[in-house]
Amino acid sequence: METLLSAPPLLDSPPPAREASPGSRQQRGVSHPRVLSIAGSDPSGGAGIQADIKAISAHGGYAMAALTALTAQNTTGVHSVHVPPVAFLAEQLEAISADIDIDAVKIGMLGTAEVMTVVGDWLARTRPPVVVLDPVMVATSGDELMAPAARQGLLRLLESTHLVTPNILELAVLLGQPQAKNFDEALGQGLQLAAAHGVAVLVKGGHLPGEECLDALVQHDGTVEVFTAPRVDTPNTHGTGCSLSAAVATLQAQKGDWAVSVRHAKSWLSVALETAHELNVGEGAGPINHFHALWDSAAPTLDAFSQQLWQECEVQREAIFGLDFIKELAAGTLHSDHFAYYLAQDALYLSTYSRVLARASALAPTEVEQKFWAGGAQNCLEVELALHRDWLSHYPTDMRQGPVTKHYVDHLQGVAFSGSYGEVVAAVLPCYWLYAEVGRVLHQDYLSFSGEHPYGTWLATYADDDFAQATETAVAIMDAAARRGSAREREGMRAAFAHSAQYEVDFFAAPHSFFDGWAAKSAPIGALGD
Ligand SMILES: Nc1ncnc2c1ncn2[C@@H]1O[C@H](COP(=O)(O)OP(=O)(O)O)[C@@H](O)[C@H]1O
Ligand SMILES: Cc1ncc(COP(=O)(O)O)c(N)n1
Repeated sequence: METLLSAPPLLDSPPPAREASPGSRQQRGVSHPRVLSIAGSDPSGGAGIQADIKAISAHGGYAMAALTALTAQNTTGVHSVHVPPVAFLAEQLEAISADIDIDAVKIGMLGTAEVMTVVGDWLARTRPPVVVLDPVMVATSGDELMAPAARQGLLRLLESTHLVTPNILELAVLLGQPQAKNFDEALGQGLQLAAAHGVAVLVKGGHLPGEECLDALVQHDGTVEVFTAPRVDTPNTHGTGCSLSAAVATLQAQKGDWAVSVRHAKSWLSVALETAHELNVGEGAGPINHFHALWDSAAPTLDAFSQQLWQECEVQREAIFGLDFIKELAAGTLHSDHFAYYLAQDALYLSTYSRVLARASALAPTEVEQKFWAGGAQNCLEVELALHRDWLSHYPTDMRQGPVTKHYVDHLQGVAFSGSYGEVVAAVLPCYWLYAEVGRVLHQDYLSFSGEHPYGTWLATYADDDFAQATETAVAIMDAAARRGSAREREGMRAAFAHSAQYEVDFFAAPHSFFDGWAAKSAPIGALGD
């Protein structure tokens, strides 16, 4: 009999990564995907198919469930497990796929090798466009939910899986290695598993100690994306793994991007953990609050607030790309005086912007966010300003503060002085977000530019991955602040964001306005005023 930790054979050469079948719904994206959970039942409702159905529904999916096993369990432990005849599972699966187009499958507790064979055969025949496998082995309570001998069956199932979501114990068992002692070791194991089986791996670090709960999405080609969330101080973690994987499967069918799906699911899970105590279920590890967004209908869900603000600043985004400054910068025809003016104003702006980021750091509710903003403030001074000064040494120019710069920094400082944390975050965000968008587009244009470009080295640094990542974090922080805040605070955030977005347009327009003569025009400062 195999023990849990004996070594599985690694494949000699990695199989090709699995792709969704052509023209599949995964590629098109469906708003209400039909998601099938193949898992065990938890009658206390926190884990297994019950958790999956809630997680799928909470994300707008149509949930279906085929039962592999029935457990008698509650929040304190698993009392017994009953596995119905596998022929009956095969019938359930057949009944569903004969009638219904399945957009995604989430697989949870399978229990025995026979169950795995039935599921593997069915997957090989039906080839659903999204398959997420949560390799359930042990419940939160410590009770075993998989026969040790079934591990080989699990490895074979990886052949039909797009994403596998092991916790650190499950990852070690799948590889036949000792359990990782820290996140770096777990990441190394995730890379091995992904490469050996040509599958994407979501390494979950929830069981490792630390203030942060780290997860990493590891692709079979070695690409890694790390996701982090503050550890919620709660005993109510029953069903976190089930719920996360079911949410990711649903989101993947909607969005067609694993990293986006994991980010959304993790952010949803954090609030479900934070509000789990409101449910008051059981004496042990209670369930998470799957429907927190539905039940608190006044609060925006996930990224709804940032998406709304992004749409609301469409006029400003279009205006930026229509400006002579941006068009000429992209084409390489921008006059060096205009470029120098922009650099000088940006340098002046950044030194105040850094102070406002430091204010966000001072107001931040968690150490992680405090560090994030402090890092941004430092980066502004050390990296960005140094870069500007270096460029400015080649383009001497007037270093006096221009009118747009003055209005923009006055606005930021006003919010920093009297605004809430959410308002300060919303005020500083357009500088990240619109700059990242401009950078992305200009960098793309630059890559297709043939010949010598006078601003080539500047544009080459424009689309910086770290900056794009920081922008995503800043957006997520704003969404979290919006969810926590009152409707009144969200109005303040919306106004702060809108003013800054308009000043971004004016800022890019300022060099031409300056050289064309301010006096000849009506003052081109923010249409919204400040
Ligand atoms: N206390 C917590 N606070 C925030 N996130 C958590 C907490 N515990 C677990 N998570 C997250 O829940 C998910 C499940 O992780 P984990 O507990 O490692 O797996 P499993 O539930 O399968 O044992 C991961 O995204 C992990 O980061
Ligand atoms: C039927 C069933 N499936 C899975 C789990 C694991 O869930 P968790 O590890 O999150 O408690 C469980 N306890 N019961």
